[in-house]
Amino acid sequence: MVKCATCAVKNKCRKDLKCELIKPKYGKIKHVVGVISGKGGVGKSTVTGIIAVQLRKLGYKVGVLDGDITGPSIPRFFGLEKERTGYAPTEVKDAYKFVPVETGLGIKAISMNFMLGEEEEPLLWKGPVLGNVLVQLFTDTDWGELDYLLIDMPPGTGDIAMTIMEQFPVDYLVMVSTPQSMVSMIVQKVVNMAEKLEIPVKGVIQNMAYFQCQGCGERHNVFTNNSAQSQADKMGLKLLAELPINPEFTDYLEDGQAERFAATNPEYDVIYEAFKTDDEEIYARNKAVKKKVIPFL
Ligand SMILES: Nc1ncnc2c1ncn2[C@@H]1O[C@H](COP(=O)(O)OP(=O)(O)OP(=O)(O)O)[C@@H](O)[C@H]1O
Repeated sequence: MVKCATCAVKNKCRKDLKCELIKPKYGKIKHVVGVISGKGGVGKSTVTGIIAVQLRKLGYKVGVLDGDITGPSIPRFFGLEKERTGYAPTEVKDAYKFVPVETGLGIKAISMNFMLGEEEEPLLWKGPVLGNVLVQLFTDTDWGELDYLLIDMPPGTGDIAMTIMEQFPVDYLVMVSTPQSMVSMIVQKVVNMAEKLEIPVKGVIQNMAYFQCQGCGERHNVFTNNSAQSQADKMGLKLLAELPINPEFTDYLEDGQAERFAATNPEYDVIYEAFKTDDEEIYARNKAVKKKVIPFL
């Protein structure tokens, strides 16, 4: 179905152009999953990394596209901040493809920070340019064969999130939140946006939902005494997992060992369980909807 109602260029519609979602030029991707939050700092990039690790543990071939172009965190999660993207020739003269950086577990990652001289260098680009760059990172990377490509999306409902939701072949979104009604309200905006753009939402992961005391062993809520389940119910989303706030995680992250920590810490088995069964229902629905949009102009 052509999403003309929400198309950014509907007034300049060019009937001669075929409306369709973008595709990777090099390689095959079975499923594209967007990981998104409404608000910044709730742990979306961290959760993207943890999902990637758990999908890898399930035996899938996994890639991660760091879609948070101006605030990329994926290289740090995987301890790859010193790595740089390679370039390989293509069949077309003078055209090159990006070679993703591989993590310890063999996850293929691509991020704008792999292309900068220094990781602190800011990108002084505006929305449309950022959107084009993101499209190019997706289409021009040599992904090989992937079962899942996770996109770490920028927070909120701005330009880049719109570009991803309208033009990328996203199978479904995973919401990341913290159990606070202030955050849930903003996440709800993203849920409503997804609904308008006809993208299914698999459910919500409540990050930093509790703290497990190492002294008494008890689990304490961090933000609220309302359960993560009741917050998820309010948003009308399936609760996929609750994750603890864990200071040890930050230590591992700062040592470049977050991937290993996420792979070996039983706290993250809940994510493994949540992604164990494939989302046949969602994929079947997407096939039926046959999404199409105006290509990026
Ligand atoms: N469950 C957790 N336990 C401990 N620290 C965490 C947890 N989740 C996230 N953090 C830390 O919180 C900080 C913010 O996390 P992260 O970068 O994943 O957030 P984000 O939602 O992607 O932020 P933004 O969208 O604003 O870039 C990071 O330093 C991360 O290490």
